[in-house]
Amino acid sequence: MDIRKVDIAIIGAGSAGLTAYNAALKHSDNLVLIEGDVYGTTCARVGCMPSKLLIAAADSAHEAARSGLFGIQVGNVVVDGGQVLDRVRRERDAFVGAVLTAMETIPAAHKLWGRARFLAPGRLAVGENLQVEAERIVIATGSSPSIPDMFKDLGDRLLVNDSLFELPSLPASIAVFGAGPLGLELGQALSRLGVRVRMFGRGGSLGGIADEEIRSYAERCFNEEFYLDTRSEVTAVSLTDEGVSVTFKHREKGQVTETFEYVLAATGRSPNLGDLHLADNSGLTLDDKGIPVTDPSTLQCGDSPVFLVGDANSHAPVLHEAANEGRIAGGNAGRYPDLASVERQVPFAVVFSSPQIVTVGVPVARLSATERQPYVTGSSCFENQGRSKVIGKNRGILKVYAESGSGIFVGAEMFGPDAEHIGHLLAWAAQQRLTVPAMLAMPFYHPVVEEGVRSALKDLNSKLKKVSVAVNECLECGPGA
Ligand SMILES: Cc1cc2nc3c(=O)[nH]c(=O)nc-3n(C[C@H](O)[C@H](O)[C@H](O)COP(=O)(O)OP(=O)(O)OC[C@H]3O[C@@H](n4cnc5c(N)ncnc54)[C@H](O)[C@@H]3O)c2cc1C
Ligand SMILES: NC(=O)c1ccc[n+]([C@@H]2O[C@H](COP(=O)([O-])OP(=O)(O)OC[C@H]3O[C@@H](n4cnc5c(N)ncnc54)[C@H](O)[C@@H]3O)[C@@H](O)[C@H]2O)c1
Repeated sequence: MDIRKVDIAIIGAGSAGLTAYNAALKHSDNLVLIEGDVYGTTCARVGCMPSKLLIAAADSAHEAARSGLFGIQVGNVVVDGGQVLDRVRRERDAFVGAVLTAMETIPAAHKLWGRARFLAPGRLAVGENLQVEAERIVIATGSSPSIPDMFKDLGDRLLVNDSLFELPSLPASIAVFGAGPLGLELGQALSRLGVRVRMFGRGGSLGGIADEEIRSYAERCFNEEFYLDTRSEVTAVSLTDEGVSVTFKHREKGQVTETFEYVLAATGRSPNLGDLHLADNSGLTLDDKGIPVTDPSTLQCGDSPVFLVGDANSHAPVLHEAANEGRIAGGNAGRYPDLASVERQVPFAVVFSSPQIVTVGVPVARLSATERQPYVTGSSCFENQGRSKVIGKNRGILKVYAESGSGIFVGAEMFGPDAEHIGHLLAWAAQQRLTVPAMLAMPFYHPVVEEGVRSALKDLNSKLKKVSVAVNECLECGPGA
């Protein structure tokens, strides 16, 4: 058994591990980046990028199909499923290729290939023939799909995000389980590409939307395109000669059994910590889910020289947070025991459904009535919003939140047009701790969707000042603002 002694070992060469490596490299040249599978990152290979490529194709089909709204007839829209997936893979491979090229710039001495596990605090096995003794360790092992037991006999009729993009062509039908970001994005895209989709959710949750009014509005909108039940009752799922039969309580028809070519499990992801032998060998304190207790401002696990980042800690399983956490932890692993405590960015998530869903900052709608007292809510609806009507995307609701005394803007939830861009403006304003009057003093061009943000902020401002303003009849603004 070979033994390698290093200052820092980083487990996992995904987005979080790579930024941790770059940050740690500023402090030590005696470090290793350990990867147990293929290089390329989840984001580029099977996550953010291929999913957005599929959505881009779906949006294109949808725009062509709805062009009649503008008096433009394009005839029958034909989707070539093989070509759609070919483009997804081709472009995806280019993104992966860029990561692989970046990997080549990392010296061979810094790269180890093999699955890592703890043998003792500060000691790792990598594969079967190597031990690494590391003064400090960053765990950046990502997450994997959680598959409910009821799908265990479905064989290759069960898809997850990893396998979906490898299909030779689009399926005729698919039952999507889970109405989180993943299920919504992929399910709606498949539906817009002509696949018969039924989506089965659980417990009323939908794309992480906390506000009940926005959630039920969104559920109604999605149901205009495909069957979605966020409180589904599925009683049986079984493999048949034709595919997979699903027995469920249909909202209108009662109990029905339908057959689908595939099932897509979009039922959440679990941290990849199971292989690491944390409970027995790491000496770390674990929470009730087996995840090391971690300080979000330093990413340190307890008072140990171990740091936990990215999807592996479940804190904020999105790309920019994985990269942020890698940076914080890599730097701290480098300067241990002198840790830097970093104020985290404002929470921010986008679901690339259509309309998109955005959540920013304090999840006020998730708070209890008592906890909610210090906050004030303003809202606007996009159905009569000028620019949204012009482009035929006048669906959606925005809610904005502020602290009642200070008037500081603390967050928002939106289901509506251009939400990915509006979400950024709102996230930046929340992180800057701008007050609502300061936000209203910013320029708003006309006619733009952002005028809908101004309407919500005006509503919020009037509630902060406890005066009533007819925000939708604002005569100072342009028509439809
Ligand atoms: C379908 C889908 C769409 C998504 N879309 C978006 C999006 O639009 N926007 C967004 O912000 N986020 C999105 N995400 C989430 C985003 O992809 C993740 O938050 C991010 O990729 C996590 O990065 P990571 O470094 O933590 O994990 P990963 O990139 O998964 O890296 C973990 C690495 O650790 C390795 N590893 C695991 N265990 C071991 C071990 N024992 N030894 C050695 N190596 C090990 C793995 O092989 C892997 O390479 C999406 C996710 C999915 C699944
Ligand atoms: N745009 C984005 O940022 C984006 C897009 C896709 C995925 N992601 C990330 O990928 C990860 C996985 O996404 P996700 O949507 O799978 O996770 P999720 O945990 O957000 O949602 C999973 C949903 O599945 C439901 N569910 C669980 N078991 C079920 C069952 N048996 N039947 C029906 N529903 C069931 C849950 O109640 C939940 O609503 C998340 O961390 C997410 O942040 C992000």
